[in-house]
Amino acid sequence: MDPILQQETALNTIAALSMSAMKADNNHTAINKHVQTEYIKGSVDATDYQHSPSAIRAAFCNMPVCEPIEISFKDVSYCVQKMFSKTRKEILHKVSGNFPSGNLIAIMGPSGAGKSTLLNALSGYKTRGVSGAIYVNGRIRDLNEFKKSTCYITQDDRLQLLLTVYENMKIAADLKLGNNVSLIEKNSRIENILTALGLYDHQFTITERLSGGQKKRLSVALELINNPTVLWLDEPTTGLDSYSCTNMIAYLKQLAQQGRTVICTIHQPSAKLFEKFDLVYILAYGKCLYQGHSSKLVPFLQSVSLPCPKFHNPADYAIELASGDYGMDKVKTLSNSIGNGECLSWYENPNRVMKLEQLRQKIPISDEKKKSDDVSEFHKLKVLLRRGVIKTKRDQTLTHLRIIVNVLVAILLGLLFIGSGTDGSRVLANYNLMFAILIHHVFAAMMLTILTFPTEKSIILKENFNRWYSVKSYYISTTLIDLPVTIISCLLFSIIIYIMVGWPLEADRFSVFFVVSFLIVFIAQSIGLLIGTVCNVINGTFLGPILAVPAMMLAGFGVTLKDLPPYLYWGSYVSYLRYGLEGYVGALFYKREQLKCDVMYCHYKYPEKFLKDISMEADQFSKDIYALLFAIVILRVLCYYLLKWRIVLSR
Ligand SMILES: Nc1ncnc2c1ncn2[C@@H]1O[C@H](COP(=O)(O)OP(=O)(O)OP(=O)(O)O)[C@@H](O)[C@H]1O
Repeated sequence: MDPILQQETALNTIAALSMSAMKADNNHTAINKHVQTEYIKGSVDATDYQHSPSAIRAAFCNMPVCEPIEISFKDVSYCVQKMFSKTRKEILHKVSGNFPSGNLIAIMGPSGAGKSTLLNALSGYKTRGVSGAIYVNGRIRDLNEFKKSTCYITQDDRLQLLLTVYENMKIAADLKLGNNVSLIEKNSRIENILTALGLYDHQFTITERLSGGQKKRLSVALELINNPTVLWLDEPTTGLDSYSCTNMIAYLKQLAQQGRTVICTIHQPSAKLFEKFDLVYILAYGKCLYQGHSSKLVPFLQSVSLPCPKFHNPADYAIELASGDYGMDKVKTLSNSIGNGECLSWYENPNRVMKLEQLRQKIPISDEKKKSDDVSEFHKLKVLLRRGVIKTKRDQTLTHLRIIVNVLVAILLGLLFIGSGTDGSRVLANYNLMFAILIHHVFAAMMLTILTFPTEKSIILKENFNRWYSVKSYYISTTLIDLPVTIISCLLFSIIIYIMVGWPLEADRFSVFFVVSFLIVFIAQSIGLLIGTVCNVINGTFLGPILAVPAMMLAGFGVTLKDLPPYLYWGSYVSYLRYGLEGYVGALFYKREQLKCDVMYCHYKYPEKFLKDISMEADQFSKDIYALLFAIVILRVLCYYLLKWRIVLSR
């Protein structure tokens, strides 16, 4: 027989044997056999083979036992304001339900059914527009308190891509656990979690280079570090192959079996995945169509005279019914039969589902509120600065490219204007150069921020919701962390251009030139941050340059200050570029001696005459610097409040 064919037959035999073993064995053994099969087939990375349920169990055995949290909700609705209309759209229609602790719960339904909306409403990720009652252990949810025990894992992986897996875990541990937990304990938790989730052998891999499934696992791993009791996961299996999906659900199941409440949205699970869920909550058109154990879905459908066809995946059939494939009347029948989530008869043990009063009695308030948030914001700031330093060192765009671009542009401009700094016939050319420098500083700094900040913003939304840090700590760290690179790139630019153009080698003049350049860069970054906070990348890329144009025109370039129409003169005081240009002119032309003139006539041989012609008071540079500093303070404070407002608005 052909050796390749022979090998394939052997592998198929092993696969077939393992598949039959899976049917016979219990769930855990089945998963292990399945993993073995995949491993033999070679479709799995050898290092991934180690995630067995026992590894998952071991990972959390040394963590404090979770306080069980049961979530119930009644008549929950979610409304949004329609765009360009005063009417509101109801997305969830008074749904009820009960999510007991120690269960792996799937919120299922066709696309647009409202799964993510329900997950967001129950987790507190969205609060505006949510109505109805949400209970935690029988008491009305106190969101701040509740968030201490929960974590939310978004559908898209919002990770720090420039950090290694271990660095990401260490930063998460330092932010969430602070100094209350020893380094040994933190490292032990990290090691256990990474081993359990099959990431141990990838711990020194840069996150950017991980596969989709590994990134998803890392998203989960980061949130497990402080041992949350409730996990909310928005589509944790989307984009994963069947092997990774099985693994992901197996991890989640193990986490649930240790007493956690694990709730995830899922599109259309395979029959094998579907049976792993302890509780299934099916939604369609914002209404509940089924709530109960996965094994009881078929009897439920039978009971409402909608029997699942033989050899049909019940999950698929339920989704087909929910999508309205068999008629909208069926959707209504299902929703009415389950009381829009009020009926608990299809739970595995309906009698064990506790009433709100029973829950309140079982879990007293004092026990419930024992998790305290005692990591100081100062400590978090230090950790964020550490993270910022690592990122800055590795960031090819914000650090390396920025410095290189500054050096190259300085050389290019220097070559264009070489030796013109002392030439009486090239004073106007010097003025143009100053303007070119300003434009370079503004666009380079502003556009980089506009293009990169929106991605960072989505990470902040997740990390801030999961209580990693406050907006204030993040904001201070991001402001401080950028300073060294800004100073280095600006200093290199200033030195190169100053020497090449041949401006007077006097410390005072160079210092003012550099300080003005630095302040302009800082202002441009702040404007970029402001635009990036409010807009997405497309709108920001459009708005940024457009908003810079009036500032240029009102700075006294093109139209000199004395030619500005009186009704627009106020604009020159608002334009930060005016202060920049005035600062440059002052630094480079104020009290200069007569310039050399190698041609017959040099109109601006005496720089004072030039200053008079452009109506600039060149002895004002201290005022210019104060004006620029004032603009920075205003913009930075505004940015901070806008960022806070944006976060509140997104909830
Ligand atoms: N802010 C909003 N404004 C208008 N409509 C919205 C808004 N948010 C959600 N919707 C609508 O609500 C419905 C439910 O959205 P949701 O994202 O919860 O669906 P889903 O079941 O998670 O879908 P998918 O599986 O495709 O992610 C969709 O029709 C969506 O268009």
